[in-house]
Amino acid sequence: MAPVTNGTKQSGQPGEDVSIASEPCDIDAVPGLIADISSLGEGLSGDNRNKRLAVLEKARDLVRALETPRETMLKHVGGQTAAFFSLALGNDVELFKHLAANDGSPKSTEHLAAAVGFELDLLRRILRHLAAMGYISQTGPDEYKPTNFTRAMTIPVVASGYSLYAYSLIEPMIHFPKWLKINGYRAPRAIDGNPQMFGHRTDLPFFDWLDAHQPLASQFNDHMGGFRLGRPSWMDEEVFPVEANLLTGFDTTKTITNNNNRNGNSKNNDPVLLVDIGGSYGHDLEEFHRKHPHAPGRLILQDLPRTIDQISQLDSRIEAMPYDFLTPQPIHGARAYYLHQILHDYPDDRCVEIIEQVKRAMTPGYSKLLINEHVIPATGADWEATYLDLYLMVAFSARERTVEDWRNLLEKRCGLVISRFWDPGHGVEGVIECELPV
Ligand SMILES: C[S@@+](CC[C@H](N)C(=O)[O-])C[C@H]1O[C@@H](n2cnc3c(N)ncnc32)[C@H](O)[C@@H]1O
Repeated sequence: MAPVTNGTKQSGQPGEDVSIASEPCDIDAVPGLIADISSLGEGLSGDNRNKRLAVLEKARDLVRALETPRETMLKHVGGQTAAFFSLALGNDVELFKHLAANDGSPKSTEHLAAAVGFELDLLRRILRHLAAMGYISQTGPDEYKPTNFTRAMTIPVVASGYSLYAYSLIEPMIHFPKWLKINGYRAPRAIDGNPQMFGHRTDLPFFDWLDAHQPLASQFNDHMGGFRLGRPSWMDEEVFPVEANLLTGFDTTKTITNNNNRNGNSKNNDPVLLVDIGGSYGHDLEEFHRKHPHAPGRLILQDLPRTIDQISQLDSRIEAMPYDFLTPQPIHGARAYYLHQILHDYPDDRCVEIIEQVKRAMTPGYSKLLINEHVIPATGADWEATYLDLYLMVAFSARERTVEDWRNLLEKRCGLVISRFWDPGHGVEGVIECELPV
């Protein structure tokens, strides 16, 4: 039977009705969504994050309702993947810096091809697709200027995500179906032989593999900076009340035991307010000091020596200390120990080992453990948490956790008391405030 293109029924295989694939997914919802967007968007400004996100969610619903399954499929498998790799490639050769030069004035393809050392035909086809997807603006035949998005691609914390995913995470994800088939379609739970190791044909855990493939390790740290950009952070009043829950009760006379640190304050026993364990380049502590400049006490940044050694600039209030969180915690009796995006990189057994080291350093009734991570709700999970959950599964055999997962790990397995879940919603990481039982 010949396919009918204009009628109610179209055929793929003989006898198969594929008309659903070429009709909008939910045309009846469109007028209501347009009305919602128009009313929600009234008085919208860029700095009202929650309102902007509410409009964006409706706008995404609108696109999904208008698109046909065929269009959605082609966008996923072709349009977005080709754009994603074009953006990663462009970042490799600083294409977006050249495009944004001279205040983003229009540039010819020929000029850009010479600047990045590409064959003209190659770059022409890449730019054409990026323009077709709306990521750069075409100003004439073979002439382009950046959008605000591509201007932002000149900032390492934005651009590095493309290189990181393209060159370190996509390959394990591509081989994940094969891993699952071999392993009986069960989620990975062990670190050894996990999908990342399978995909990269390596025995190295993800962070070691990154380290052996520079600049990917640096790009990872940059991406950590980009991930948090523009989101409320744990020390904002709307997430965790720092004054009431951390500064109040800080004992400015309490001496602590200490080890050497990079700033040379060895044997400094002055009271410590906050220890950021696995704190990367120190962006959380720098933000904390910026937002709470009068907070008393020492701020200590801990990470592996290879990360601490890469820090080129650090606020002088922050003390950098090389430390492996699987070994005894050298700072005892701090007001708070802080773990941001650490536990979600590990299966429960390894998390227990990490937490045990913190527990031994905590003072009962005084020290807090602040875990800054997603708490996935039972319904309405945000895609920023769910995509990460799947990549964590592939890279580390790890996960984003629900309230139940956290209670199981922290209370049942580690014997901590969860004082409170501080959950800002909208897919933003919350704070799980824990103490030792007294
Ligand atoms: C996902 S990043 C999180 C970084 C930072 N807390 C943030 O949220 O931006 C994980 C960090 O843990 C560090 N790390 C990994 N293994 C570690 C270990 N055994 N001891 C200390 N830090 C470690 C990595 O170097 C990296 O900076």
